[in-house]
Amino acid sequence: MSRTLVLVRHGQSEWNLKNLFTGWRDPGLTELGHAEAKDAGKRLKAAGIKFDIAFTSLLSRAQTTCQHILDEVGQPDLETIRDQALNERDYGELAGLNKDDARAKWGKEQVHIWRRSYDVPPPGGESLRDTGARVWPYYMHDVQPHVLRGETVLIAAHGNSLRALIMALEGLSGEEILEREVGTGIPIIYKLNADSTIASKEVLQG
Ligand SMILES: O=C(O)[C@H](O)COP(=O)(O)O
Repeated sequence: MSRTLVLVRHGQSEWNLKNLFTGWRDPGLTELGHAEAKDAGKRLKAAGIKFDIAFTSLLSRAQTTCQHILDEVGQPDLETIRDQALNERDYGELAGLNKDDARAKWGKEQVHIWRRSYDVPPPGGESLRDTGARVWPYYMHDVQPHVLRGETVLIAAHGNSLRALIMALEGLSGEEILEREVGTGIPIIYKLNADSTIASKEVLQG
């Protein structure tokens, strides 16, 4: 029984490069981002992974990353479900702003709280808790049944939607998840037990 869940954060986006808050805005990948996504696929191929189904968000940086991975593992036409529930955390009024400009306007500490606290949302946006409140039910209802059926499942998504998912999967506290950064294009492979607890976790670093 495979019961394998692979999480990959999209490769570097144009706005990651420009140091802009992104959230639900939809910039594409940079050249490096495309390369990171392809690399993730190559590493998964080298690890012998074949997927049964893929899930991604409605945002193009995650969708392109997903497609690069599927191309690299030789499954370009695999069934892929796209859902808004996997979108990045909504950054509200911060979306499109330069992170340094935001620090100059609101202060370093306030911006850090908006970026890395668990339950303080940025103006008009979502906290990590809010993001988890849509990611986790979606995972439980739409994704986990595939994994528990013994399938190998890919989720290509975003830094904060994946952090929210990892928090719930690993049973981390709000404080513990704040320490976790999810690297772009670095696959995290979980094997689950039949009772949905984690049997193993492997991070495919470059
Ligand atoms: O939405 C964004 O700007 C990034 O994907 C994540 O931003 P963060 O590092 O500020 O959480």
